[in-house]
Amino acid sequence: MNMEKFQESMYHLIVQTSTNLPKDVRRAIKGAKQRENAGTRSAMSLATITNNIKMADENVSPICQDTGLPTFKLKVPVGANQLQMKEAIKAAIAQATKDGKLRPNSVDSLTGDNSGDNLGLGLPVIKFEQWEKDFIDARLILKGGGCENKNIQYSLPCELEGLGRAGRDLDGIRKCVMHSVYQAQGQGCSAGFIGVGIGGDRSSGYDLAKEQLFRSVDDVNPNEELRMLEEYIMDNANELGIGTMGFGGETTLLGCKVGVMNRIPASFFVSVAYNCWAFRRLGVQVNPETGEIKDWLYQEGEDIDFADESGEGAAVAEIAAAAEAPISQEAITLTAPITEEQIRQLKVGDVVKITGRMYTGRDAIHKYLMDNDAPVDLNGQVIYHCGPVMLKDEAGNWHVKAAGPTTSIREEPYQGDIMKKFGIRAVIGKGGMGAKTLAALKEHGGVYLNAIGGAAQYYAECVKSVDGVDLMNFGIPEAMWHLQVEGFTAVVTMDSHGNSLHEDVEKSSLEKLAQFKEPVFK
Ligand SMILES: O=C(O)C[C@H](O)C(=O)O
Ligand code: SF4
Repeated sequence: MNMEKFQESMYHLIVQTSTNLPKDVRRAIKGAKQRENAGTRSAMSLATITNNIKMADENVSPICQDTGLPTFKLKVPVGANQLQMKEAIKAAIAQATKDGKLRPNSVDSLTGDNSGDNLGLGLPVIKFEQWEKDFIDARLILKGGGCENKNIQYSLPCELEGLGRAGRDLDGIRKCVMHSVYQAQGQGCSAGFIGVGIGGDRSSGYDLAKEQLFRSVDDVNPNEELRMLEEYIMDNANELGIGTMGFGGETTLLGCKVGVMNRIPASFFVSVAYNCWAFRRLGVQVNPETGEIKDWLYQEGEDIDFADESGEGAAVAEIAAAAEAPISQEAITLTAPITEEQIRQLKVGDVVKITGRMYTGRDAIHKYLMDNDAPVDLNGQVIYHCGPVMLKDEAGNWHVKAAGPTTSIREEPYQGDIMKKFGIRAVIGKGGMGAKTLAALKEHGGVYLNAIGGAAQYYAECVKSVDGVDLMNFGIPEAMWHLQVEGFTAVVTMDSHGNSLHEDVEKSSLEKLAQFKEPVFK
């Protein structure tokens, strides 16, 4: 095989997967948008999401800044050289990283060092299978960390919150799958897609679940029982009312695919792989002689570019509508340093627009700030839970290529203490935070702002300049970037008066979950 061409083909596959959402996924998102009532927070989020998908197309830039853990699945004719293909894929990954199409995401688990090129022990994941056909089928999924953290595995029988006993039968499986959607809340950037694996052991069960994510969103399960289960879940999971980003709403789930394998008598696992709306998986058929792409997978049907429905103006107008404010009413502008009085005036549902300075800070920074001084004065400042994709130009200046929020709940052990210690007034992230942070917001006078997860192009455009960076030793995603932003829009979802939209949605969705307690499949 022409390995140079094959490498080029793999590079195309990587770039397209990161920047161009497949058509089957677009159709599902379009459907969700049509179901959502205008003026709701979910409709607003979906407008931002579709706008972001369009921007990623146009900019050929990552849909979401978390370009995930690249996982390749290849089916190859007998005799194709897998060792050479592996090397070509690695080279293509390194090149795509250098070009800003992938975030450097490969971190040494012991030292925390970022390899900078997405290579390293065990990464990328590449799985080969041989087959009798005369072409190569190469598929790639870029599954981000926030949704990966919401995967869940059940060992039957078990007791489930809201649903009671889940036994070793189809109805027990049904309960586990319903529960998996509930427990994810908005944190995996709902509305999501789930792959379910029934049976196997802990590792093959998860593999089977992830395998389901390679099925087309609109296929029909050939197994009648599983088809019924998939249909049931799609019909009922949306009743949970978690909605886009956990803001409440009509669509919580965009796809559900279930696979089954045998198990051993003592084990009965139900494994669920949760994927965010930014469901980045594509595939190509490659000619094994020339190494060239013959065809793209998942791309049947009409183009859906959302061009007719989203523009920046539309999304912002809908944000205002979502907050039940008259469209003409301006969102509240915040510029750091922010005073306690300004914060105390904000309440859940308010829309704010930030202009001026904000600092990124995520996992490594929060841990660091617990025991160290901050590299900058954070009094009255805004912290953005974000690990951006950054590129340096020839003059040595940094540019933001993608910059959406990360899941805030990981900072729950630190957030309140850090806000008080440094006088931070606002944190921006997604998915919400817990009781400890809520109490600290009240005591100290702070606010939690929810940005739209995955909308990395939309937010990158709000960043007007990168004015500096600290703690680069933590690597690009984890460093503290000094950003100058304009019109950065987010919704207050936790205020300084003890109110939390996340707490409310969690409570109401648990009540709704309990309505699915009675047996359905006998
Ligand atoms: O790492 C990130 O940037 C985000 C992550 O995928 C998340 O959803 O929290
Ligand atoms: S930020 Fe959201 S959209 Fe992006 S990878 Fe994480 S879960 Fe997916």
